Amino acid sequence: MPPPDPSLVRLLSDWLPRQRWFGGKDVPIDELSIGTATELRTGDPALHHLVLDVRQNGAVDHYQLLLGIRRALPERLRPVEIGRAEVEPGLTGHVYDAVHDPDLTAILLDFMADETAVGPLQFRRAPGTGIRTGLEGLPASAEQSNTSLIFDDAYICKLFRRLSPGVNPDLEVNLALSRQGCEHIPAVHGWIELVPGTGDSGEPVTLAMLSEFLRTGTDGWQLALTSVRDWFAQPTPPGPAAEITAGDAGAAGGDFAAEAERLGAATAQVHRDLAAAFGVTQTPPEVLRDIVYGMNEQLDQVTAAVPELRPHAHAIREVFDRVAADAASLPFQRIHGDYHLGQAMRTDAGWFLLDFEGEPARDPAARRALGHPLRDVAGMLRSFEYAARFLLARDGGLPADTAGTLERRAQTWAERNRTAFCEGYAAAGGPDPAAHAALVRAFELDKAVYEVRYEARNRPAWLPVPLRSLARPAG
Ligand SMILES: Nc1ncnc2c1ncn2[C@@H]1O[C@H](COP(=O)(O)OP(=O)(O)O)[C@@H](O)[C@H]1O
Ligand SMILES: O=P(O)(O)O[C@H]1O[C@H](CO)[C@@H](O[C@H]2O[C@H](CO)[C@@H](O)[C@H](O)[C@H]2O)[C@H](O)[C@H]1O
Repeated sequence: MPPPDPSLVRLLSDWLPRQRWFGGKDVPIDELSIGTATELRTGDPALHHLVLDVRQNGAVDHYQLLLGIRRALPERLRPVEIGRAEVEPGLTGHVYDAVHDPDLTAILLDFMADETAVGPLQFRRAPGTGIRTGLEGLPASAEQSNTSLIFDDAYICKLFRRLSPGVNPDLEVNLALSRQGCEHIPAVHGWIELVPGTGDSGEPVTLAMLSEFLRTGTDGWQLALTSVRDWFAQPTPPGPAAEITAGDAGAAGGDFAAEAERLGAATAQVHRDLAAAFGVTQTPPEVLRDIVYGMNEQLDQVTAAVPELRPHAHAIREVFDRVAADAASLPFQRIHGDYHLGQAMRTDAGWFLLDFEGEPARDPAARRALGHPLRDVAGMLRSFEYAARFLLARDGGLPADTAGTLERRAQTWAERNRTAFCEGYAAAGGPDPAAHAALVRAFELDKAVYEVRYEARNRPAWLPVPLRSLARPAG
């Protein structure tokens, strides 16, 4: 690619903060430059891969972009135009976000199938797999922190937008689990990496991962919400109790407990495979004390930022401190790290787990850090609370005449599914959550504090969901 036209850099500086996946929206961009530019296709349309170096608050983040260039832009690509720039001396063209152009995204599959290398970009095919080519790839409609291209319901290619050094944990974990023969992850077919130049230290940086598309899959959050809606819509039975109970739930339409139990079992099997792939370390008690120290630190930060948390802070700290006082040696291993119902898909072949990147806001070392598997269990338990309560908390709550009944129903639904998940997890060989109740409770509260900050920043209308759970810190 010729030296970047300054007008292109200006266009990108204006366009980038408007992208859903751009992580630094709340801070002004001090400087944007093009770190690497690789021409993947010449001609019209042309395809360039760019890594943008974005300086904000003294730190530089790297984002990747597929840039399409056309002399004339078809109507269908107008909405994704970035602008007009001089792409070659004397030649001005339309530049646009090429993930929306199937003529160009098809090239990614071709190159992975052939294991092509172009400049610093290396396209890889996973050992022992084939890749079908000639498929149309368009972005999934889901709002996500990355961009996923779906190729004719055969593959899904996740482009990691913000790049971190080395192999991305999602690829690292999926490849390792595949080698263990894990049945609960989609097959990996290929990936794209950026090989650092001679003189640059470090491993190749993962740019994208190509996986089997789970065409019969529905995400766990949607399934759970459907069940909650059915549960809320049950008629009140006659009789002295005048309320449905957990005992009636098996007969209720859309009961989720059997699915929750199977999800628990799948989670334990994935934990077992993660332990086999990456090993288990018996940590001394100080490690748990350090973790509790981190929980208290997060609690201080979130309490300072979100005043609604203040009335609950003392009781939460007591739960954390009890765990620190009883700290014991524990087995730590690689875990999912950001586990909730939206990270699991139910298919005809059972539950599949997705997105092993860890919490996106954390640094790469923290995302790879070993943890206790019950932290993932606690994440999913929080998710059952969320599914049960989110319909109640929406739109400022419910009319007083139905609020009490639905509150009780929400609680029954959450209890039933949390218990089923834990039973499925323990029966499939995971550490029994019931035998580690204090630790699970502390992990849950820590996650709920994190959620308070997440909701205050991103979805203030949802803030009552985690706050309600924190009103009962002992569980
Ligand atoms: N292999 C797959 N098959 C079908 N859909 C998938 C697959 N992987 C991801 N998805 C869909 O894409 C969504 C986002 O995927 P995820 O890996 O969590 O991306 P992100 O890290 O950007 O949040 C998932 O919630 C799911 O709906
Ligand atoms: O974007 P990620 O999936 O990595 O995770 C972030 O966003 C999640 C919401 O999309 C958020 O999860 C919280 O809301 C879920 C319902 O939307 C609920 O099932 C989870 O239990 C709850 O934590 C997650 O915390 C955040 O990191």
